[in-house]
Amino acid sequence: MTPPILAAYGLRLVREGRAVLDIPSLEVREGEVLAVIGPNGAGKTSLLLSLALLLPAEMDYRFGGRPVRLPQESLALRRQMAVVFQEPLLLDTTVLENVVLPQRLRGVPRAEARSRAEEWLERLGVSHLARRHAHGLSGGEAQRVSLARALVTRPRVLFLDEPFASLDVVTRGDLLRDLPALLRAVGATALFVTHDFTEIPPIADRVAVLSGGRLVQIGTPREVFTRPAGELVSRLVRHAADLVRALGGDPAHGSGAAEVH
Ligand SMILES: Nc1ncnc2c1ncn2[C@@H]1O[C@H](COP(=O)(O)OP(=O)(O)OP(=O)(O)O)[C@@H](O)[C@H]1O
Repeated sequence: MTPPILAAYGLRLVREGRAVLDIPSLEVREGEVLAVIGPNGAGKTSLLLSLALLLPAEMDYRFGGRPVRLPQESLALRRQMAVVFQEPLLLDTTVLENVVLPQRLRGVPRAEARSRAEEWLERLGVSHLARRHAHGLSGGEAQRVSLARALVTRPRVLFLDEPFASLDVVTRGDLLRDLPALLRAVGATALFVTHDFTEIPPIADRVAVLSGGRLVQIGTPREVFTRPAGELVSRLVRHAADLVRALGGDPAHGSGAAEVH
C-alpha cells in the first residue's frame, strides 16, 4: 500500500470557542487525489487550511512519514505545498510576475523562474496572457494562472478549495479534464475540496465525506457511491449519481490515476 505523504491524528480545531473539526485519523496517500465533500459548514475549508498549516489545529501531524513539530516547522513545510482557492487571489502585477514570484521566494534565479513560468503558462493554455495585468482576467483565465502559479513550485501536496466553483460549465469541464495529467506531471498529491459530487468521478482516487466536522466515510468513489455509510452520504450521492448517469458517465468511476486500496 502507498504510504501516506501527509497524516493527521487527533485533529481538533476550535474556532471562536466552538469545535469545528474532530477527526481521529486522516491519511493522504502519496500521489492520490483525495476529494473532500460535505454539506455547507461541514468543515471542508477548515480541514484544508488545517492540513495546509494555515490554521492552528491541534493534531499529531506527519509529512513524508516524519512527525512534524508545530508550529516551529510549519513555514519550511509550507514551501512544499501550494493552495488554490475558489477566488484566485492573484497579485496586483502581470500574469508572468505572478508565476515568477513564488519561485523567487524559494530562491530560484530570475532567468530560470521566468522560463519555468512561461512553460507552465503554456501548459495551462494561457501563455498569450503573460504580459496582461492579472486583475483584468476573466474568472477562468485567472484560475488557470492560479494553477500555473501553484504547480510551478512543484509542490508535493496541492490543496484546492472549490477551485472551479465559480467557473462556467465548459471551462470547469476543461480544467477537470486537464487536472489529473497536470498533477501527474509534477508528481503532486492533491486534496480537492468540493461540495459538488459531480466533480469527483473525473478526478478523485478517494473521497472523504465530512459532516459536522467529523469524517463520516472515506473510500474510493465506487465504495462511496455504491455503499454510502448512512443516510447523509446516501442523500449526498443520490442526486449527483443521477446527474452523472444522465450525462452518460459512471458515477463510481474515479480517475484511476493512482488506484489505491
Ligand atoms: N473565520 C471563522 N471563524 C469562526 N468560525 C468559522 C470561521 N470560518 C468558518 N467557521 C465555522 O467553521 C465551521 C466549518 O466551516 P467551513 O468553512 O470549514 O465549512 P465548509 O464545509 O468549507 O463550508 P462551505 O461548503 O459553506 O464552504 C462552520 O460552522 C463555520 O461557521
